[in-house]
Parts: sequence; C-alpha cells; structure tokens
Amino acid sequence: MKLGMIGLGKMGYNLVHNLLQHRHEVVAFDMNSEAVQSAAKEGAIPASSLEQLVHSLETPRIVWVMVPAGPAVQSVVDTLLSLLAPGDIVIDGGNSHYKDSLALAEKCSGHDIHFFDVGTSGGVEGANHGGCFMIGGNEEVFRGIEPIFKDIAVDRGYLYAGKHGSGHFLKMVHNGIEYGMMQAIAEGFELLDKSPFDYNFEDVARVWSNGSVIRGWLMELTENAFSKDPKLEGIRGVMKSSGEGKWTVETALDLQASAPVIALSLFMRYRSLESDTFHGKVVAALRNEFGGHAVESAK
Ligand SMILES: O=C(O)[C@H](O)[C@@H](O)[C@H](O)[C@H](O)COP(=O)(O)O
Repeated sequence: MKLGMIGLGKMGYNLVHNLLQHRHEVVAFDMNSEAVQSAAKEGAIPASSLEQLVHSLETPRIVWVMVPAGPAVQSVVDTLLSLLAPGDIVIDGGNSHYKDSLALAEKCSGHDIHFFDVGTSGGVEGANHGGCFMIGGNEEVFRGIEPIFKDIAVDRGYLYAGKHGSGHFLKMVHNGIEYGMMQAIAEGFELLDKSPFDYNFEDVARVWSNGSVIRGWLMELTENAFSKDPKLEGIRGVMKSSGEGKWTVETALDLQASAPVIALSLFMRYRSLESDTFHGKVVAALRNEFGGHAVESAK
C-alpha cells in the first residue's frame, strides 16, 4: 500500500524502514530535512512539506503521524485537516493520551476523515523488525488498512482493540504494567546486591531468562545491560518517565481501580530524581524530636 509518514525520529524512521522492507510505498516528511534525505536513500519518496506529502498520495490517502504526543500531534493533525479530503485516513502512532485521541477522532470525523489511535510498542527494534500495535477506530475502515499492520507487526503482534481511544488506552495500561515489571526486576537485583552472596548478575538474568516463570524480554534486556556493565557502575539510578505511567495511575484513580504496584513504581521514579528529599528531612527531624535519634548534618 502507499502511505505518508510524518515524523522521522527513532520510531518513525524505523517504521519507514520496516514498511519499505515489506514493499509498501512511503512518502516521508520531517522538519529535519537530513532525516528525509536518509529515508529517501532507503527508498522512501521524500516530501519537503506536509502539502507535498499529501499531494503525493492517492485517495483515500493514509497518513501515519509519528511525532511527540501532545501539542505536536494536535498541530500536525490540524494542518492535515486543511489538506486532506473526506474518506482519508489519519493514524496517530505515538504515545498520545487516549482522551486527546478521542478529541482528535471527533475533530476528524467532523471532516469525514477516519482517525486511528495506535499504541506502538517494542521500541526501536520493534519498529524496525516487527513491533506490537494496539489499534482503535472504525473497524470496517481498519480492515482496509490491516495489511499494513500485518506486515510491520511481529507475528500476531497487532490487535484491532475497538472504538476510538481504545488503542491508546491499551498502550497506556501496557506502559503501567511495564513500570511495575521493571521495578520488580530492579528490586530483586537490589536484594541480590545487598545479600551476603556473590552473584554474577548477568548469569542470574540469563538463568531467569531460560525456562523460569519470570523469563521475558525485560529479563533478556537485564542480561544485556549486566553484560556491558556487571554492577551498572557507569550510570546513575535516575529513572525518568514520559507520562504514561502517570496517566495510568490517574486513570486508575478516576475509575477507582486499585493499582498499587504501578502507583508505587511511578513514585519510585519520582523519588529517583532527587538526591535528598524534604519528606526524609521531616521524618529524620521527628525521630530526633521524639526519641533523640541522631540526624545527619546537611553539610
Ligand atoms: O512499549 C514501548 O515500546 C515503550 O513502552 C515505549 O513506548 C515507552 O514510551 C518508552 O520506552 C519510555 O517510557 P517511559 O519514559 O515512560 O519509561
């Protein structure tokens, strides 16, 4: 099939590569003209503007937007709405909030344009060689573009999840689970690190990757990481986050769903951003007040 790709960052660029490998025709655009030139060298049709991208496609046009979630997606879709025609298709493959996707779907439907919210997982490797796609939107229209997902997903790695918003909602919950699983793995290794035993962490991650209940891709990545730096001495334990863990916890609160592991994983990430905490000072001061327990000087 022929489609346009807007946004040639790590994910967009590798999706273009994947699509080209499967003999789809891709018209590629990015604000960064060097990325467009690189995609063209791989076989994509370069576009120097959104207008040119839209005019290089045949109706019904399929345009995949792979730009950072939030204002960037909103602004690209707003521009597309002035260029596309009824019946055309817009796919947001980024990590957008499902409520933003619901609003965009409504806006698009006002122009008779079909919108799909697609949660994309598997990182750069997945985008390049076969990822996981969670798709929300109109089912009948989806069946028309299904061959694209069949080709670029790993085996059985795509799902028509349901109506608008369901794709990005599913990806949000996926990321919440990702936070909890990574935190649990990390806590296990911290226990091993503090234990009286002298474990080789790469070996431990390898044995746990083979046949154990907790095997999986995250454990394989743990083995990779320890193979490069056996005690991870070269990096600091600062755990940043992009927002989906927070959205998962906010949504759990809204729905009164109990998600304590995901919530604590998120708080651990925030905690990791601070070298000292005010709450720690307060507890230390109180212990000192009521029990005369020693405090450590800030200097
Ligand atoms: O499924 C995936 O491929 C990942 O979940 C990915 O989409 C995620 O957004 C980033 O890896 C960072 O997420 P955090 O910055 O929130 O850890």
